[in-house]
Amino acid sequence: MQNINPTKTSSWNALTQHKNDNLNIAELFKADPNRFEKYSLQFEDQILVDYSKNAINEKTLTLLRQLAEECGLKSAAQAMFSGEKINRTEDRAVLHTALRNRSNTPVKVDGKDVMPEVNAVLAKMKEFSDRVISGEWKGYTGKAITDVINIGIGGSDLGPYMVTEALRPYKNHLTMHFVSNVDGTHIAETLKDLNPETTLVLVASKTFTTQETMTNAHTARDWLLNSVKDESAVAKHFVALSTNAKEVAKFGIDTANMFEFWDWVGGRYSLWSAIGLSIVLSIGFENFEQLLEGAHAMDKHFLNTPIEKNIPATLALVGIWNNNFLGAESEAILPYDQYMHRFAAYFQQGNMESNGKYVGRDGEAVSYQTGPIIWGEPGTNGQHAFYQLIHQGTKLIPCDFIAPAQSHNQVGDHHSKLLSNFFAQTEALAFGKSKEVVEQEFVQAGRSLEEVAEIIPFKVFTGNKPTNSILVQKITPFTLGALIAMYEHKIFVQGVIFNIYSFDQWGVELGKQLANRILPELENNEKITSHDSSTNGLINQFKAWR
Ligand SMILES: O=P(O)(O)OC[C@H]1O[C@@H](O)[C@H](O)[C@@H](O)[C@@H]1O
Repeated sequence: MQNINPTKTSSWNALTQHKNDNLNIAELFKADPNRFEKYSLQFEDQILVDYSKNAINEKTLTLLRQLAEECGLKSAAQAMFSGEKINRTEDRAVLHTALRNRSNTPVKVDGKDVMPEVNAVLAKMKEFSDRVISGEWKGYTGKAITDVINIGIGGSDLGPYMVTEALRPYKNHLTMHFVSNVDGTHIAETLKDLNPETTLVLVASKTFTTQETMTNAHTARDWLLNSVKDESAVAKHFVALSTNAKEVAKFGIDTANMFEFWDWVGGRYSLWSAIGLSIVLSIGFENFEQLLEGAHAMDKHFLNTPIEKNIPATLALVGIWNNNFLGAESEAILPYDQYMHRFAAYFQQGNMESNGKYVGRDGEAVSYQTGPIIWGEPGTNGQHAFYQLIHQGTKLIPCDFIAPAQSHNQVGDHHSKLLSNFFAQTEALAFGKSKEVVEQEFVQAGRSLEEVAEIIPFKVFTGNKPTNSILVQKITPFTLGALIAMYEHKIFVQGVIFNIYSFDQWGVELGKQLANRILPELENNEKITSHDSSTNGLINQFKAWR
């Protein structure tokens, strides 16, 4: 990938000037009755992306598209899809798109087509999951599996957990559990109510060396062996999802029970790989295939659609406008769908681990903002908690509102109520409430303006808060796959423009290194003096209190 400092492009300069036009969303709507038609896009008649409630006009979009071109977006996308080693600092290709390449066209890494291996692992996942779901796969004492625990963390947890929750309406009789935290409480609480004879454990770890995952996996193994007291039981109750066959064998899992993936799959992009086995076990292989189909359809859209109609690219560019020119520091993802309650957490890793970088592709510190802080919760809960600050705080927080038109649970008028909130919030954020309207409301309520003068300022909403509305016909495996891929590509586009390496994560290493140094210091009762005074003080107090 090229090394292009975005701030040195003519479009960046022009955008900096253009910022002084101080666009106002309400005024933009007043001036153009066709704004919605102009600034909304549809995907396969199933997803509507309305980005009209942003402070943008034709000039903004033209300049942003020019920026993408000047930063080499097209060739960067080609490079990723064709298996070039765009993850330079780890010398790896980035091919989560090959995992869902339903067209099965060859994708080469170092001259070798990866598709036969991808298809072979998918076939193995199908065969295994069919046997577990049907009850043909028996545990050590001959009983069918009732519960599945996925032990993993980060990308080996967040994706599978988010998707199995989002697709709960499609799930079968197996009960899924996800254990990630090394805090013993997580595994202890999970194992408490489970029967080892009917439990299957998936140890999900790309590297198979992650401290949290290996610790939890050993605890689960001890739990099984305490109950059945025969090492050979492990083969019936443990499988591994990993790239590291050597470590899997060392742990004692037969490599026949290993579902493989490859170093060109980033952890936070791995739910499409063997890491998705918990998804397959939860909703069946055909539904998992639909998830892959949806993502593949979005991949094709991203790769082949001109930038003017390209959904991930458009979301990325509008995001850059808010982040780099209007000064927003964070972005909220707000699903109006209870099943999608982990969607924001999933893209917190997806985005922040990808684009939370301060070194550019030239090895120098950048002089501009890179990835935003991502946060969010399901919508109406958020309304009664943190929306106050979005509406009336001093920070600019662009929000993505996501909602399905059809609910999986048609309970009374719940869905109309939910969606009325979804529509109302973006309207309120964009248009606000002026002083005049506040006064009018008081007058209509029979109050005199003198009497209420003091409280009027507190009731004014300035509006002009940017939002995207993403309306999905229904959350199905296909549309969910497309939505996830849409955000993945948005992150990719932003990383290209930020001129950073989006697919490494060196920033997580230092903490791990120091924890490994501290761990042996906690194993005795000696006073610690090897750190700064704060760290020494904390460790010593911990030792005194434990
Ligand atoms: O799958 P593994 O190797 O256990 O890694 C889990 C997570 O480990 C973290 O350290 C990485 O930052 C994540 O990207 C990764 O997903």
